[in-house]
Amino acid sequence: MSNGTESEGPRPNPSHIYLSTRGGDYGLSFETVVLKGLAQDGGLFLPEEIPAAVDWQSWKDLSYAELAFKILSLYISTDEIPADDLKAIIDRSYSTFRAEQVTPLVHLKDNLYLLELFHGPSYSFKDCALQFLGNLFEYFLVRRNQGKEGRDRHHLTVVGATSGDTGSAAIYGLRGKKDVSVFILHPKDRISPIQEKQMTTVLDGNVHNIAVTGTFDDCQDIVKAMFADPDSNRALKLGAVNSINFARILAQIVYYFHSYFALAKASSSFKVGEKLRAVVPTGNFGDVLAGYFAKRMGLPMEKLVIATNENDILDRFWKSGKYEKKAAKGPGAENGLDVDGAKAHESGVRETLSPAMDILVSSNFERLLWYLAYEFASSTGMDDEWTKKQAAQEVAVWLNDLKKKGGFGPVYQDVLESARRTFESERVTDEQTLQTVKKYYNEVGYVLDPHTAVGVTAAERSISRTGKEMPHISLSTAHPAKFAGAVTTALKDEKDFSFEEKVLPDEFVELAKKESRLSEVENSWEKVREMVKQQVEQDLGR
Ligand SMILES: Cc1ncc(COP(=O)(O)O)c(C=O)c1O
Ligand SMILES: N[C@@H](CCOP(=O)(O)O)C(=O)O
Repeated sequence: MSNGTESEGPRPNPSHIYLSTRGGDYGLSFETVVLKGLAQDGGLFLPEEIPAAVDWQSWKDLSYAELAFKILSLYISTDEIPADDLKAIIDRSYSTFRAEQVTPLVHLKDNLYLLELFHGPSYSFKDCALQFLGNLFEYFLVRRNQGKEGRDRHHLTVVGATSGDTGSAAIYGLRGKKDVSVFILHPKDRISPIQEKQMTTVLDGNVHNIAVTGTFDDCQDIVKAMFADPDSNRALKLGAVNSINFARILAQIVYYFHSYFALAKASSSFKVGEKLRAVVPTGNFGDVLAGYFAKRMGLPMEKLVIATNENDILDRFWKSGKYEKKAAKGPGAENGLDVDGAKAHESGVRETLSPAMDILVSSNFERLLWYLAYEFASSTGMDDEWTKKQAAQEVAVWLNDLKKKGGFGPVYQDVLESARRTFESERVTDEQTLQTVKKYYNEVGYVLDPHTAVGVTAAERSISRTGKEMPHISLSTAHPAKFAGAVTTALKDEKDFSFEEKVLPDEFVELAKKESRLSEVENSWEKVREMVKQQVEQDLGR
């Protein structure tokens, strides 16, 4: 393949080089992929081949950082990052976590376990990847800028969209870093008060928060429009912190392996080599996609269960094979309410009690579509080069239909069946979320955050299908203190419950007293671009 190929000479390891899902790039280096974030053709980057974790069973006693090194080394050539440097980046990234195990596994009941991913600086699962990505950016920039001064230095302009959690994790990963300006767009008044405080009280000169009058999808569209604009890219050297950046997915693969081994240690009935199910509260499809990579690498996962809230585009895909932004309208729709009475934004996004998952279009789904299209095309028996091009063409058509017609599908039956072989999906309402928070508080004394409760509800349904013998690991994606409103609504009638005493970390109490800085802008990518350009000029002059 020639298009955009960087390498010359003998073909490198195909797991160390990257392509775009829409066919515009092949053979890119890991550094290019990390610094560019999104491909020029609008596609997402993927390794040309998913590596097999051949000796994964021998990793069972490794620490989190050692395991991360084993896994990341399979995707990054030592020509790009020498082993000692990669180890140092990893050690730095996980030394900021409050838990010794980094992502501890907690037994909830029977064969149901919770993977706590919220022990990093910003109290959500995003820290597991964004501490690493922040250090990775720094590593590449120091190397690129050696001996350079002033405007000759590569100054990275990170522009990210958040529904509340990516923003604070990215800011904590990048605050004060040299040669980086960070702009985080969030939907105005649609994130929790703590999430807003976490982001806006970071007053480092290189950090800029922008509230957009719109939804998370609008923020994500603005980010993608800026990446697609060659002038912005050239002038600003844009960088991505959202899970469109493949480094995010890569770092998230690690905890699937880590929790698998933790389960083998915690449960006398589960042995390394046996199968389990992972259940993942899902919005942008990044976290569950990391699970898909772990499975493809060889980790024995029987199924991955996607848990959506009432923003259920993914659940509808798994049920019907159609990927459509708008669900069928119901009787309440004309009053500003949606089919079953929930509040719907005019764009079709519902406001739910798990707001970080109030996402209509899941960007990483495109990556799975590429694999599904690749598998379908490979049944023709043609060579790998043709098959990859065919997959990219199919993805481009689907994504074009999504943009122009608001959806695509039904996809071919073989494609849907292939998706169903690996994944199951569940849709969880707000009412069910509240019931689950209440139930686990009463039965086992554990306070779930609403996103985690969406996952646990889906896990219970999955267990009712598989039977209790199948171990389930349900991912806990945020600390409950980030979502005081939902947790308090669920537990307000419980006699011994006090949010302040049982949930709230001291750190969050302090946040409320701190000074904030925030700009506002209307939903227009050109306006955001102008704001970013002006601010970067100021950052560069500092
Ligand atoms: C707390 C929480 N849970 C779940 C999700 C969904 O994860 P993903 O977007 O990777 O599907 C998000 C955000 O995306 C989140 O912030
Ligand atoms: N829930 C996320 C939305 C952005 O997702 P990302 O994983 O693509 O960064 C958030 O909290 O911001």
